[in-house]
Amino acid sequence: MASESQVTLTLEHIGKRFGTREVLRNINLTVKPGELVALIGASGGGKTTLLRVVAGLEEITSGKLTLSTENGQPSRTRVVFQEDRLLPWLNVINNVTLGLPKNTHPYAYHILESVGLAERTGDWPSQLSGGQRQRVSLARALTHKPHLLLLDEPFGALDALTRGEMQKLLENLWNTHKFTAILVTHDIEEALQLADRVIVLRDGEIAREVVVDLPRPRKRSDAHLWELAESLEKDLHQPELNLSGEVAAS
Ligand SMILES: Nc1ncnc2c1ncn2[C@@H]1O[C@H](COP(=O)(O)OP(=O)(O)OP(=O)(O)O)[C@@H](O)[C@H]1O
Repeated sequence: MASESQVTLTLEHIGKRFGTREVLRNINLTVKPGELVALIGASGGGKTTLLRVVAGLEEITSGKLTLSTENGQPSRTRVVFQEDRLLPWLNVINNVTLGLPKNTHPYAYHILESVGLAERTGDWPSQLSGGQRQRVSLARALTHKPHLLLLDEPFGALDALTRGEMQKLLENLWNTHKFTAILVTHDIEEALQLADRVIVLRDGEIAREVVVDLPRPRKRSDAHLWELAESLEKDLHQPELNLSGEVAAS
């Protein structure tokens, strides 16, 4: 079941300071309805801050942020974090439906089925594996029928095998529900597997945008994917340049 209406996110000249520290600078970005954009970049580059700004969890210092739905309805945004943030005293179904009216429960069961947890709805979070808990987090977000889903390294704490399974699951859910998404990740391969566009954030600025124009599901062995991965890898590990263009001494 797709969201009833899709959303466009527009960021214009967004700036964010924490005290005197400038963390985001002149961010200009439009995310189209149904687009999946990955944000990558070195640690401290501002990825989480940008996601929090979009989620409305941080105020911007300058610029303009617009979220507009096709039918003018208020947009719904949900965030999935690296840690699952489930309430340990609620079972799976109650975690997923927390704050939602009773009549949404059948939909919640449907979503839990689609993330492979139909048999685990009565379990406590402590009875689940890390991957299963992240499935619950995804289900909880999707039960709210978000127009915009923000994912902050959602699979970062999982082992490689589980991470691969979760990436496939996210892709399937995105295909089914057609939400717009921003995925923060440290994993270039993950970004290239899933995203329509990869944005490199460096020192609070957009350093590069790469359109990943490859059919899905993408093959890890695809030569073009490897080329993109190599070039993004170089981007991420590029030493800082000083103003004269020389490599700064470390
Ligand atoms: N609440 C805050 N107060 C002060 N500084 C902050 C705050 N939140 C983030 N910062 C600073 O903003 C900068 C960007 O942090 P952010 O978490 O957005 O980076 P990131 O790219 O997500 O990093 P990582 O990949 O390590 O998660 C860092 O220098 C960080 O110390």
